[in-house]
Amino acid sequence: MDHPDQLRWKQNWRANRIDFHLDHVHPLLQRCWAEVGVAPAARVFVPLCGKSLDLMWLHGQGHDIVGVELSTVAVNAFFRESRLRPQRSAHGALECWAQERLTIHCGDFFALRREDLAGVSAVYDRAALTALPEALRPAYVAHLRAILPDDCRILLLTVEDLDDGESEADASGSSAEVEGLYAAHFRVRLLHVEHCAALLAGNGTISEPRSVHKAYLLGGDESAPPVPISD
Ligand SMILES: C[S@@+](CC[C@H](N)C(=O)[O-])C[C@H]1O[C@@H](n2cnc3c(N)ncnc32)[C@H](O)[C@@H]1O
Repeated sequence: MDHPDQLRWKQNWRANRIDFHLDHVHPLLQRCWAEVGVAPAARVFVPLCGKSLDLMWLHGQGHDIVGVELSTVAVNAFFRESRLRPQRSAHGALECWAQERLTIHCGDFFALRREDLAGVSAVYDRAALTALPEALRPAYVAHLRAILPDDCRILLLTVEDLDDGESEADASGSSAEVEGLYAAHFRVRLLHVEHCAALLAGNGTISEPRSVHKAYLLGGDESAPPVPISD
């Protein structure tokens, strides 16, 4: 039986309540992807992918894409709007929709297995971790670690709200939540901080004025030089 949170996501898709969806590629993906440092032909996993245009952008960089998304409405819309005609097949507890180098497993992220992500070198997470209730996030990170190949890197984009009385400068470091969730499994490096409220303007999706956009690189080469932080 579906978790109440999963039912809510499915209902949101059916009712087209998808304010998180952007009608453009995420600017921090375009800005930071090169710093992840994976080969153009690398396989990239996009958890909780919705019908994000970021999938096609990554595909256009030459990557082989594998996503997972709970809602059939979202997966169907992604392929239809991308003018692709995927093959559908049963895949354990999931349904696999695939065309050439693009595969989306339709179903619950927690049903994905390690063999489904064989060959993946990088993960792109925008609003996946944060889409889950706080209580489920440690389980999300533990499952991600369990199913990813060992040397995988993650580009994690977050939007972090400023607390009352907290200045933008105070919120310029790595968040305690990100450190707490990932540091036991991955090296955590903050790549970029953006204090621009209008970063995601477009299609009605505008970030809160009292929030900060951050890009983290998780995992990767210990000896790599630190990347300068800028706004
Ligand atoms: C905030 S949206 C982000 C979508 C996409 N990453 C983007 O940037 O547009 C979160 C997505 O996760 C999906 N989702 C929620 N729980 C899930 C789960 N347990 N397994 C797979 N997908 C899930 C929802 O249906 C929704 O499309």
